Amino acid sequence: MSLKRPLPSAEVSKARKAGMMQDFDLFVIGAGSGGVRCARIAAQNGARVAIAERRHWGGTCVNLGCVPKKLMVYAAEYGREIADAPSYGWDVKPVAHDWSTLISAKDREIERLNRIYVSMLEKAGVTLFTGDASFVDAHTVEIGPSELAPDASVQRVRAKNIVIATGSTPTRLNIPGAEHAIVSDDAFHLADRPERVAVIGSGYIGIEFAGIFAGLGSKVDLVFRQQLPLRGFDHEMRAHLSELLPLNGIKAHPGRSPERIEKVADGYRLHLEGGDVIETDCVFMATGRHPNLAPLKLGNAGVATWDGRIPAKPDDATTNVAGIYAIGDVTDTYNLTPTAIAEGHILAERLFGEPGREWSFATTPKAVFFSQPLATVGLSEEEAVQSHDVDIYTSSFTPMRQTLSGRKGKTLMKLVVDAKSKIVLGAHMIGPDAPEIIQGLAIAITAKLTKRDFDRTIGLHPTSAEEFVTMRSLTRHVPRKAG
Ligand SMILES: Cc1cc2nc3c(=O)[nH]c(=O)nc-3n(C[C@H](O)[C@H](O)[C@H](O)COP(=O)(O)OP(=O)(O)OC[C@H]3O[C@@H](n4cnc5c(N)ncnc54)[C@H](O)[C@@H]3O)c2cc1C
Ligand SMILES: NC(=O)c1ccc[n+]([C@@H]2O[C@H](COP(=O)([O-])OP(=O)(O)OC[C@H]3O[C@@H](n4cnc5c(N)ncnc54)[C@H](O)[C@@H]3O)[C@@H](O)[C@H]2O)c1
Repeated sequence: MSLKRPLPSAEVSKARKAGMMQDFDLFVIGAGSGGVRCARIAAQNGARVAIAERRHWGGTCVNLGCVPKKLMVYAAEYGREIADAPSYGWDVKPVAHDWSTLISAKDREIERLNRIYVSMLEKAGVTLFTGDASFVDAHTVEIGPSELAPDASVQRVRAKNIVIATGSTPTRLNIPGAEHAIVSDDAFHLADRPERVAVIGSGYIGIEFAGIFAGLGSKVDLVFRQQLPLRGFDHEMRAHLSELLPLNGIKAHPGRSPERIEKVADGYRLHLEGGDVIETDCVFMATGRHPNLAPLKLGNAGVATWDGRIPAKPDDATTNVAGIYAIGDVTDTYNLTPTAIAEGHILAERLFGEPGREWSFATTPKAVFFSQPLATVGLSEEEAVQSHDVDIYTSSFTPMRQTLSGRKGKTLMKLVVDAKSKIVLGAHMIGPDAPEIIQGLAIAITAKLTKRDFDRTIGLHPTSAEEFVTMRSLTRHVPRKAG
């Protein structure tokens, strides 16, 4: 269906005056990365669109995720640069970090972004509802009071199409004393920086916040169940990251599980299974996220869930109920901002615009913004050998920036190549600027370029990135895994 009409804002305000504001072509629940994009593109294609948000316009990424996290990563980076500056001739007087300055500067920036999101939606002609949305039936949504609008009166709207874009929320471990722990939502608003932090979990959030707190001067313990951090990433990269943890002031406790948290006079004790105890000022649970489903009353609309999520495909978004769609973290598939945005965009164009835009989810690049960041695109070596004979090329070196300062921690780069076709299946890097470099390489991997294409590309000197086009010697050949 294609709805090509002028922007509906004038029409909407006329309808609102007449008290008949109840019908929309599209109603989006949740104004995060996916929901905002979906609503905006649908409205720009002439659909009558409304969106509900209960907590913060712009969603997790803007308010409690990517953006404030990256600002805090920058804050930690400045500390390291100041420490290294004397080796480049700077006479640096003793410096101290002021946590409250960082938090208020970050909050001002987030407020600015909130306003931009609201005005972007309004300019596109989207009707905004502030409150908690839930299903009355498959085409009716009720919006009631919420954290952001505690006094809002209950309203009902009808819509031909409804998109569930309600995101996810941190998962707390069910251990005694769990109420003493913080999760990532809290970490952005702590009154003071804890001197000692014990982080549980070595996924994205655990590693990123371990790097942030250590970089700002906290003593950090990192407790994780496996032998290596970052389950799911390339094994060689995980092993290298593991070596970088102590060099960045982080004490790793691999192969350990938390048992209970005890409050004591000067902080907390994190008891580990097997008997060890970590004394700390703050226990930070970075133990995954789960989709926001509970208040939606999905049963009223008959929407099926599976394992706590709505099983919808990224490039399709359909649920078991016609006219109801799900995008972003609520589907628990990629759980990244650019993929939520792509899912919202595809859906809006399919419903109201020109469908057919192609997006390559399989080559979604990923980055962990650690002190020495890790970034990756395509297949890990372990994934590739399931179906290919592979050639592995690696390069490990001290980045030039660290030569004068003597700062420890090598950069590691890796290409995973299909031995037969020479197509580069995966590119991985740990080291300064890895996310910026891998974003460029994601185009090459998406375009299925070959190792020959990499080899005939002339380097840009002196950079770390040029190593990706000068890896001439094969590190090893790995045959396809039998079976
Ligand atoms: C600490 C942290 C760091 C991250 N860093 C990165 C990063 O660097 N790069 C990256 O790509 N991704 C990152 N992510 C992941 C990224 O933030 C999410 O994948 C992305 O925000 C998902 O978008 P979404 O639209 O699905 O949901 P969200 O952005 O979570 O939006 C959902 C919105 O729905 C609202 N809502 C929920 N229920 C209702 C309801 N019943 N009624 C009305 N409104 C409702 C919520 O309040 C929320 O605003 C990070 C996440 C966290 C927690
Ligand atoms: N840079 C980025 O793109 C970025 C940054 C932050 C978050 N995110 C997104 O947010 C999602 C959530 O991040 P996350 O780090 O919380 O989740 P995650 O799934 O990446 O890591 C969860 C960690 O918690 C551990 N854990 C889970 N249950 C446990 C238990 N019972 N006991 C002990 N440990 C347990 C896991 O072993 C793992 O180490 C990520 O999957 C990612 O998609 C992305």
